[in-house]
Amino acid sequence: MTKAVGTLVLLRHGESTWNAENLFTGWVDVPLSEKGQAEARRGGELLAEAGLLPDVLHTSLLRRAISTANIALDVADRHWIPVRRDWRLNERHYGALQGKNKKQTLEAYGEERFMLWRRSYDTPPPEIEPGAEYGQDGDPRYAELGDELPRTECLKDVVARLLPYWESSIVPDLRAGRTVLVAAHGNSLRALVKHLDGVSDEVIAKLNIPTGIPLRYDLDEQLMPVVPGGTYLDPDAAAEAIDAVANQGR
Ligand SMILES: O=C(O)[C@@H](CO)OP(=O)(O)O
Repeated sequence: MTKAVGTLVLLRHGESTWNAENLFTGWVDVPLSEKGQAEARRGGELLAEAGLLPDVLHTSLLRRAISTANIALDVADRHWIPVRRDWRLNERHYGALQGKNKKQTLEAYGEERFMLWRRSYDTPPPEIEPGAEYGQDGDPRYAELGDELPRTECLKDVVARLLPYWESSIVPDLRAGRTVLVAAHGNSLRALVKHLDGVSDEVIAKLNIPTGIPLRYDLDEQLMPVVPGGTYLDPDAAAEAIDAVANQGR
């Protein structure tokens, strides 16, 4: 018989100001919009209503994920739990597209190239130039990365840089029976879901994660999801929000 380990809860940050402006964001450290803050509060309410109270938090190094977790945990009265943060949970680096408008990019390059850059598994956008306005050169939080600082990433690159953190830091918390909240981003969470559910390279292109709605995964002893795809704490809101993400740029 398989024995359940701790519970994993994935939370994509609430709407950011750049989500609202329809700009490619990636590693640019933009804040939550007011709507995003409200989504984070709702996320916290959903956690509390479900009695799904995190014991530990893992976040990226970006304030939209950090603020979302802080707000949600405050609402759920779990603001005091231990926290670890790591660049490996960051959003996919969007290369030279960072700061560009999605609609204008779609119009300039066409549907096929736009979707290849947004959702193909292994085609990264063009690299960002050294010293570019929306690059991360010289950002102290990435100092230890040195030459490893990404200049662009495809989802395959995100899977490769995320899995070492999953194995070394998140899995031990799950094996200890903890309820683990991972507050991160659309594409870093798509990378994690791909790994957990064994989603193919083709199918992951069509999988989108909504902002601010906790996604619960109960895992068995082999860390396989008991319910494939997990369970959104508000499935109706999730379905609507997933369509909105898929249609960005239009
Ligand atoms: O801009 C980004 O960083 C991401 C997430 O907001 O966008 P997309 O959904 O187009 O990958």
